[in-house]
Amino acid sequence: MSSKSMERKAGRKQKRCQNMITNETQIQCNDQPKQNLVVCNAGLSTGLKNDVLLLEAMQFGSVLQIILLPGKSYSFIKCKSVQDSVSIYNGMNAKSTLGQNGSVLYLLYCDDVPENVSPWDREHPSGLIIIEDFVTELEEERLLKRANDDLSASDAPHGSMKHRHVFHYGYEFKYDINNVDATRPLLEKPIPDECNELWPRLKSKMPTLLFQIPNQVTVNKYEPGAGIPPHCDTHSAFQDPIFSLSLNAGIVMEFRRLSDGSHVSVWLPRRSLLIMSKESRYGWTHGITPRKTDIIPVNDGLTVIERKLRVSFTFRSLKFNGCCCGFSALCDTYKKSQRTADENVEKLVIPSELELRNVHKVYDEIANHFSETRHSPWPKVGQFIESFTQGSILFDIGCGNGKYLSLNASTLKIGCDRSHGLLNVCYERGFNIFQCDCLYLPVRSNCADGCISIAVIHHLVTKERRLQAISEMSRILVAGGRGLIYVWSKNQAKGTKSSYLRQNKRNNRSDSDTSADLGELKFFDGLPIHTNRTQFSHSDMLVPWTRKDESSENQETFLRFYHVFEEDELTELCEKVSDIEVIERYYDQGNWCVIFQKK
Ligand SMILES: O=C(O)CCC(=O)C(=O)O
Ligand SMILES: [Fe+2]
Repeated sequence: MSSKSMERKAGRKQKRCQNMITNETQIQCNDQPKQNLVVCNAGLSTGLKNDVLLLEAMQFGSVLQIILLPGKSYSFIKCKSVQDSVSIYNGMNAKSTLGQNGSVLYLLYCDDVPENVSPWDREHPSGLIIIEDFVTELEEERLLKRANDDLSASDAPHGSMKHRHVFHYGYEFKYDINNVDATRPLLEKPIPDECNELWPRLKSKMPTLLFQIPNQVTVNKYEPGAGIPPHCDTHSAFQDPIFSLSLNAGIVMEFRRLSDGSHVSVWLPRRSLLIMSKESRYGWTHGITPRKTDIIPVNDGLTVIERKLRVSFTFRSLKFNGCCCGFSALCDTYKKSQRTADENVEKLVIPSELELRNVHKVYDEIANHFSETRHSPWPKVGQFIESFTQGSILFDIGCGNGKYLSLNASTLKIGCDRSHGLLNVCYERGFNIFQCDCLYLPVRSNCADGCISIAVIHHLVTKERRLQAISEMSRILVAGGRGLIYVWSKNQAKGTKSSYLRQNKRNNRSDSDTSADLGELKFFDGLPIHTNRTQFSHSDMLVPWTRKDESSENQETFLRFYHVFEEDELTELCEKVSDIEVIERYYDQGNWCVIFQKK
């Protein structure tokens, strides 16, 4: 090919690349000098490395940042000035041979560089902590020797997967059932003494972290190219937190949250300790993608590194009484409790999903605003709480912002709720609280003198689930113990109009529930949307909650699921629970209420 036709061919290629860059990044590039440069034919997908491009460009001018985008065959150079950019252009365009298989690079000028959209820039999952240089090189060497000796001495009793070898101390983790057999400790394979010094060290580095000294260790040895599929360590098997020590090499770990598809890449440096606590332990999966290289962040950009053999020590403590984390999407205990509740239920929607979306998520979102509108205890609920004698143990199941937890100071009151947001409000007020679902109370049977469930079970989607919530209240009560339940009544106009209806003043815009104007019924996912401050037209409805931003005109509407009760419905439900007896029933301000006693 003549040099002229080669030039023409290169020109066509450049043009195609220029169009692709503009299409994909909305960044205009051409040959008019500007502060930044785009390299048309070399990027992460062609194997270009951040540091290699940086070193080359720095020979000609000052560079602020190299931007390599995952999966792209082009890259950007952010220069210090137009002058730098011009001299880099002149030094590299059609000269530098960093292209694929040594081909020359083509550069263009551009105004902007892309926002770094890589998963590196995203916030780490909440509760995830990395302590760098957690062990010394000497300790690393001793741990590696110990792991190697034990791995090679074992005739792979714990199996080894493709390019990943595992060994367990303390208890065997069984991959077929994703659990440990807590009745069979590995007496002949105790936790290595080399690990003893880690825990006092962790305590002194992180005095506020709550943890138990691990009694189970899994050693994973990854050949370069090996990975571990995304998973969440079985909730009911292990406590929070879980630790992982990276030895011999660092690795990129991928964290994913199913609920919203979030994905975050986290670099675990060699000799660092990863702590997965709280949400990062329960609400995210973690995994290592099988591949031979990792893209990692350096100097505000990305680069590619070769993977090396990595050995990790994962430390965990066994858990015995099920899990009550509140992160239902990945929680085996929660799923088991749902299965029991739903066994015979025919349903159009998965109830737990509907509750997750239209109850739990909404309360988490509106927690602070909701709490501001819930100050004064209802007098009759107050009377019930005050009726207990000194030293009684009372549970408020679905305690919300805790407005009943400050009554009757002579009793012990414990609140629980599903909503993190509302529990935070309680926590700030100094109440005794824990997180759980009312379908599965992590509380011993026969231990409470009283319990209340105020405006809670009308958020459960099926009759069976409402029944199970009442059964759980009954289960934790001592014989003779009393329970009080409030649920919204379908009929809001019984006797005097409830305050809910009375608040229907069209001009009363300060109240958050007064959002919808009267109009024809709308539906969302097949469920009718209620018009606030009017009578309920259906038993199962979505009730809007409107949050108006004080500082702006923005208003956001959230839909909460409600099953509103007919007159005798709550009593009949309670009568299905064999060991309780309804001792009082009444209507109070738009609610049906029942007091029952355990036989
Ligand atoms: O290699 C690691 O750091 C993680 C291992 C892991 O997640 C596990 O064994 O459950
Ligand atoms: Fe894991």
